[in-house]
Order: sequence, then C-alpha cells, then structure tokens
Amino acid sequence: MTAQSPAFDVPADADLPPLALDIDGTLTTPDHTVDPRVFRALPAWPAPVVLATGKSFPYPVALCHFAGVPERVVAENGGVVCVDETVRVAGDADRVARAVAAFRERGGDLGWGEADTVNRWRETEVAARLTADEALLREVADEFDLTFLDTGYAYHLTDPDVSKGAALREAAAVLDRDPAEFVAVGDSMNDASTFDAAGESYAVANADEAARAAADEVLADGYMDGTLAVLSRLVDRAEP
Ligand SMILES: O=C(O)COP(=O)(O)O
Ligand SMILES: [Mg+2]
Repeated sequence: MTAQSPAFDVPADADLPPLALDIDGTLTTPDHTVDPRVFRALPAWPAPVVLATGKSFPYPVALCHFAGVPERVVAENGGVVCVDETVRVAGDADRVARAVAAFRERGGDLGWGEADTVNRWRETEVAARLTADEALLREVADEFDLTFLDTGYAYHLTDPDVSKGAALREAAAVLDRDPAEFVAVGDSMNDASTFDAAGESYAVANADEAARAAADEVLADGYMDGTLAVLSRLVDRAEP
C-alpha cells in the first residue's frame, strides 16, 4: 500500500528513519500557519515522528491529534516530553517564575495581553513577545541563571538544564531508538541541540545563524518546502 502525499509517495514498508521536526518555521508557512501538507506528510511517515517545539505542551499535542498521529512531542524547548503514554516535566519553574516577577517589577510586559494563552499552560519556562523589552529579559535571565532564547517567534527564558536535544534523547529512549537514528529539521537557535542529538540534521533556508551553523546541511528551500525536500530525499534514498 502506498500513502499519497502531494510531494512524495511513501511506501508503508519503506525503511525510513525516525524524525525530529521543529514546528514554527519548519512545518509552517511564512505567515506562521501550519502548512496544510503537514496533515498528509506526518500520517504517511512509517517511522516515529517527534515534534520538538518551544511552544507550550498543548500546541504540539493538538497538532498530533488533528494530524492523526501518535502524541510524540517535546514542548517548552525541552521542559516537557510526552511520548506515547510517558510524560516527564523538567526544569526549575520556580526560578523562572521569580525571574518573571522581577521582569514585571522593573516594568516589563510579556506582551501577550490578559488571557496570555502563550504562557497559560506553560509548565517550565516563559515566552515573551518579540515586542517585549529584550535588554530587560536578558538582564533577568543573567540574574536568575536562565538561558535566553530568541527563536524568531518569541523570546524564552528557559532552565539551562533543559534543551530540545536532551529531550529528544529521552524521547528516543522511550521509543527504543538510538537518537543518532533520527533525522532532524529546524530553523532556530533552539534547534541546535536537536541537531547535535540527531544523526543527521537540516536547517531550512529561513533558519537563523545558530541553526545554520549547527546543521549538517542548510537547505535551499525554506519552511515546509525545505522539510518536504528532506523527506523526499530520505524516501528516494530508501528505495532499492
Ligand atoms: O515557540 C517558539 O518560539 C518557536 O517554536 P518552535 O520551536 O516550534 O519553532
Ligand atoms: Mg522553529
């Protein structure tokens, strides 16, 4: 049986590697919406796919749910890992909360408004809008010993002990896979650790400097076009 997708055919019995895919900038369009081809490509892939994002836990879970694929996700830049029925949460959320309190006391605003659905379900780190006071965020990150990340979509204050890459290693263990079996695609500095953990890594054309430097290869195509180019290449390579 062959599952059809707009960009490639994936034989269901093809020997294809597991994937670690970033979401924003990698599975999306330049308008920040999910590229509709994701809903064909993910279910067609015969090996495990781990979605690794800086977004909070419900976002990648919802994407898996609506794409009809198993819930295999890394959220909050590695703070949360959920693979099949296993969930682990790591990182010093109290320290992050104290850093946010200090940021606010000094006049900072995370920039998401009253409902703040960006942070509402966040368990281990915090995200600020790119319009937030970057210098002040960097100041409190230093003071509270947190990592400052600029993904191009948001600023994050994250426990330095967590990363997408460390989380991918944990996800791989649950899936009984070697992290080196994974092929990773991403676009930002928060994907560099994923690229280190995976055996093969690609930065899409819209990637930032840190992702480009960490990737094995920088793709000619951006966003989902770049990601699909990798998947097509893997399918071609697997064909006898
Ligand atoms: O949440 C962000 O800032 C970016 O999300 P991403 O890791 O899926 O690109
Ligand atoms: Mg991204």
